[in-house]
Amino acid sequence: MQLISGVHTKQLKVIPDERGRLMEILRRDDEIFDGFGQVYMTTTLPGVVKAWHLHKKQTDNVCCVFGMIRLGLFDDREDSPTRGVVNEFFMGMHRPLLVQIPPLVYHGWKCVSLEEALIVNTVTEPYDYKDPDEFRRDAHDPAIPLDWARKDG
Ligand SMILES: Cc1cn([C@H]2C[C@H](O)[C@@H](COP(=O)(O)OP(=O)(O)O[C@H]3O[C@H](C)C(=O)[C@H](O)[C@H]3O)O2)c(=O)[nH]c1=O
Repeated sequence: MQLISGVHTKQLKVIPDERGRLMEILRRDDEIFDGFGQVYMTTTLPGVVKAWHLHKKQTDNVCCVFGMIRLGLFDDREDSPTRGVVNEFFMGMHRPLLVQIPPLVYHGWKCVSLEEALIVNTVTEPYDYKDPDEFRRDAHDPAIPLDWARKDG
C-alpha cells in the first residue's frame, strides 16, 4: 500500500500479565510526535461510520484501544504527491496501531467489531468550541473512492 504523504504509523506493543494489560500509545520522544493539544476518547457503535472528517490545522494520532475499526484516509490535497490515494487500516484490539493523520487529509472509520469501539485520539490542537477545526463530507460521498460496505468473500 502506498502510504499517503504525511501519514505515519506506529506499531504498538501490548504488555499483558495476570492483572490485565498495558500499552503505551504516544510519547513525546517518538520520532512522529508533533506537539500536544489535547487527548480525548470517542466511541463508535457496531456498524456505524464516522466520516468524512478533515482538519485544517490539526494532526490526529488515532488509536483504537477497544474493539476494532476500519480506518479510511483519502488524500484530496491539490499539491500532494499522493493526491487521490486511499489508505485503509484494520486496527484495534487485534492489531494495536497508532495512525498519525496530517491536516487536510480526509479521514473516518467504521466500527467493525461486535462491541462498541473505543478510540483514543491525541491531537496537536486543543478543541476550539467557538470555531472548531472540523470540516466534513458525506460518509458515502461517491467522489471518495472508498466504500464502507462490508466486503464478503
Ligand atoms: C473533538 C471534540 C468534540 N467535542 C464535542 C463536539 C460535539 O458536540 C461532540 C461530538 O464531537 P464530534 O462529532 O466531533 O465527534 P466524533 O464524530 O466522534 O469525531 C471524532 O471522530 C472522527 C472520525 C474524527 O476524525 C474527528 O476528528 C473526531 O473528533 O463532542 C468536544 O466537546 N471536544 C472535543 O475535543
